Amino acid sequence: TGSTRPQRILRAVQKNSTRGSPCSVVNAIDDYCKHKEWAMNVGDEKGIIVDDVVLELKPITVLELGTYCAYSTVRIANLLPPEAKLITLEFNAESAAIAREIITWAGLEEKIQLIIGASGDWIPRLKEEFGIETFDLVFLDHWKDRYLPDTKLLEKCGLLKPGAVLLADNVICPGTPDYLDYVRNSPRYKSKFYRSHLEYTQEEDGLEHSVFLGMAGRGAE
Ligand SMILES: CNc1ncnc2c1ncn2[C@@H]1O[C@H](/C=C/CNC(=O)c2cc(-c3ccc(F)cc3)cc(O)c2O)[C@@H](O)[C@H]1O
Ligand SMILES: [Mg+2]
Repeated sequence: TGSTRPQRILRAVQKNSTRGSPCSVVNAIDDYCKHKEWAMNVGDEKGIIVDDVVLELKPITVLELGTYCAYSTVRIANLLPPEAKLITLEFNAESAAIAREIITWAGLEEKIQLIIGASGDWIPRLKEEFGIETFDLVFLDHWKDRYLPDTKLLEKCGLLKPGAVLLADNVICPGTPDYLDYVRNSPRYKSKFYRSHLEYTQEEDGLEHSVFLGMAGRGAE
C-alpha cells in the first residue's frame, strides 16, 4: 500500500528542512505543495495575512480547529510570545500522528497542545481540562460546515472575551456561506474580509477576520 499525502509531506519536511527551524518547515511544505503535490495548507499567500494578524494581536491563548499536517499550527506558534500556548484539535488519527511529528521536528512541542478529537466534543471541555479562561485567537480551518456551529459553541461555553479574534480560512473557496452571514450580520462581531487566493493556485479565496464584541453585542438588540 502506498503512502498518504500527509506522510509524503512529513518526508518532504524531514528531507528539506532543518530540525528546530519552524520557518524552514513552513518553507519546505510550501515548496512541496507548490511544485510536487497540492495540499490544503493555508499556504504562503494567505499565510502572510495570518502572520500579520498574529503579530498585531500578540495572542497568549490560541485555538486552531483542524490541524491536518500542522502547517498553520507551526506557522502561528512560531510567532507567539514566549508564554503563549496554542491548542489544536484534529480528529483524524493519521493526520494527528503526522502533525505531531512535524510539530516535534519544528521544535514547537512546548508551545503546542495537539488534541486528537472532534471540536464539538472538546470545545466544551477546554476550560476545565486545560484551565483555559478564554481564547485570544481562534483559527478556523476544519470542515467548512462546522465553522458556524463551533463558533456558537465557543460563545455558549464562554470561551471568547470581547476583543477575541476569529480568523477563518476558505470563506470563498470552498466557502462558508452560513458562517460569513452570521459574523457579518451579528451585532456580536466586527468582521472584515482579507481577499487572497486559494493556496498554491490563482483561484479566489480569502480569510474573514471577526472581532468578538461580547454577547450583548454593541447597541443593536
Ligand atoms: C468537525 N470537527 C472537527 N474536529 C477536529 N478535526 C476536524 C474536524 N473537522 C475536520 N477536521 C480535520 O481538519 C482537517 C479538515 C480540513 C478541511 N479543509 C478543507 O476541506 C479545505 C479544502 C480546500 C479545498 C479548496 C478547493 C478544492 F478544490 C479542494 C479543497 C482548501 C482548504 O484550505 C481547506 O481547508 C482534516 O485534517 C480533518 O480531519
Ligand atoms: Mg483551509
